[in-house]
Amino acid sequence: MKKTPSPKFQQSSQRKQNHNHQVLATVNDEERHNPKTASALKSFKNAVKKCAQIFSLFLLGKRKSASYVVENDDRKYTSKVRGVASSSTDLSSESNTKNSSKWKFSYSYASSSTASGQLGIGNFSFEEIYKSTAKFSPDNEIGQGGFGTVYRGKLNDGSMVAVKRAKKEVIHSHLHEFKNEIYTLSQIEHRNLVRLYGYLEHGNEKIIVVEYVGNGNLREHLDGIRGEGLEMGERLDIAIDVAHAITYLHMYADNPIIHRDIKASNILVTENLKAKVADFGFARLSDDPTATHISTQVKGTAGYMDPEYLRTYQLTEKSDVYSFGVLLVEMVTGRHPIEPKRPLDERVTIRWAMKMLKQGDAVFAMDPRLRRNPASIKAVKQVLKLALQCLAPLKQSRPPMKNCAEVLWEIRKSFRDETDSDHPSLPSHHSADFPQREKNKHTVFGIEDDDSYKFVSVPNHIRS
Ligand SMILES: Nc1ncnc2c1ncn2[C@@H]1O[C@H](COP(=O)(O)OP(=O)(O)OP(=O)(O)O)[C@@H](O)[C@H]1O
Repeated sequence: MKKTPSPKFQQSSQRKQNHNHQVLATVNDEERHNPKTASALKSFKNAVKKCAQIFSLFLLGKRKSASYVVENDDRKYTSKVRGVASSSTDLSSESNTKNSSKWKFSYSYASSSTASGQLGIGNFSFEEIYKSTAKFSPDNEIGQGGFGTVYRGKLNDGSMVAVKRAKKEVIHSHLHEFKNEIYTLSQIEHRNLVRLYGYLEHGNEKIIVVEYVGNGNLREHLDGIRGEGLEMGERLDIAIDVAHAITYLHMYADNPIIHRDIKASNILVTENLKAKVADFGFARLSDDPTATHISTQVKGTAGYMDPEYLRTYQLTEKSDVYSFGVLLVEMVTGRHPIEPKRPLDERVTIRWAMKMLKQGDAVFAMDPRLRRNPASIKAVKQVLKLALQCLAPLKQSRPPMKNCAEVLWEIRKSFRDETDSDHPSLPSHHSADFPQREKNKHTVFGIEDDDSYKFVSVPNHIRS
């Protein structure tokens, strides 16, 4: 069981009970997907149940007005119970006073009948974070982005976090909304979304603490600088994970969350090659969260941005669908959205790939790292067809994210069926486009020697 950082939080006993149920629900979900961990999870569940019982007894004796303080030092079990489902919150004050370097959110309940109270959803001290990154040591630097530098952090109990340290010039004119938004985002839990643990201010330092995902980002995998090269089946799994995550954001409560910056470097990869979407909602943090669409500033990354949004400055969920279309093309071609060193007609990857698709030459757009076989070639064509719909110039013509996920399920299903019938000896869950992957590692970047894969000849310029 992966360790996660510890919160100190205040909440009613009922809420705590609810969250213990939430823990169990999450565990059940994981258990379904990963039967190997079932017995470990069973013990975990028992431990959580026990904690809930002890906690209730504790509260009976410790009741203090309308809220309770829980100092929970057992970090192992806390990440899933820290969040408090509250659809309407108003962050009314911050506790980051001169004397305190700890972050804490306070809020009052929107439903007036309940006693308003204070709630801290998590608590890291600056000192703890500073120490966890070995004083922001360059050795712990794992990335650079628009917000600042990202560090790997190891907390006292050994659990890992990613620490995003803002550049000095990051100043938020709407600090209150910024914190409100961070609070909302910290409530969101989905297996394919990188969990946001909290936000910390200390002097000029602004720090966001998020779940650590340890196997690099999708772009690094596509570039071959991480892992062993992604198989077709693995790429389809990742595409589905991403589609699930975005669908969840778009359908989240009453207020859809638009990611605004879907791109391969924002898709983090776990050791088991599951995808987790990072930075959701971050791009809108400095905007007015009450607006129905955001029209003040264009945000996003060149090559992924919806042309309609660029024209109208009106952001909707369909802008994410467009970026997802770019990502799909990236995943099957292996190319970056913009490749300045290519011949002119190939520089914008989506334009080139769609031209190939329309000419019936989709196979030429296929990532040369992918092994060619009938199932993988068919899957590439189908993914490009879906991408074509996502990339429709007008947002009305783009499918909703949920439909994209469904289409991808179908593509994966037929890919698996076809590879299983080609290779009946393989287990059904095997992503079998690289059936002899270990044996043939050296051929990953080209066409297989095996005759059955030789029927497609790929021009040299595509393989380079
Ligand atoms: N939670 C995390 N766990 C592990 N690595 C991370 C995590 N978050 C970010 N990284 C790494 O740090 C890199 C930079 O992340 P960051 O989100 O700051 O920038 P970006 O999304 O790549 O770019 P930009 O902010 O300009 O859009 C990522 O590409 C990823 O490799």
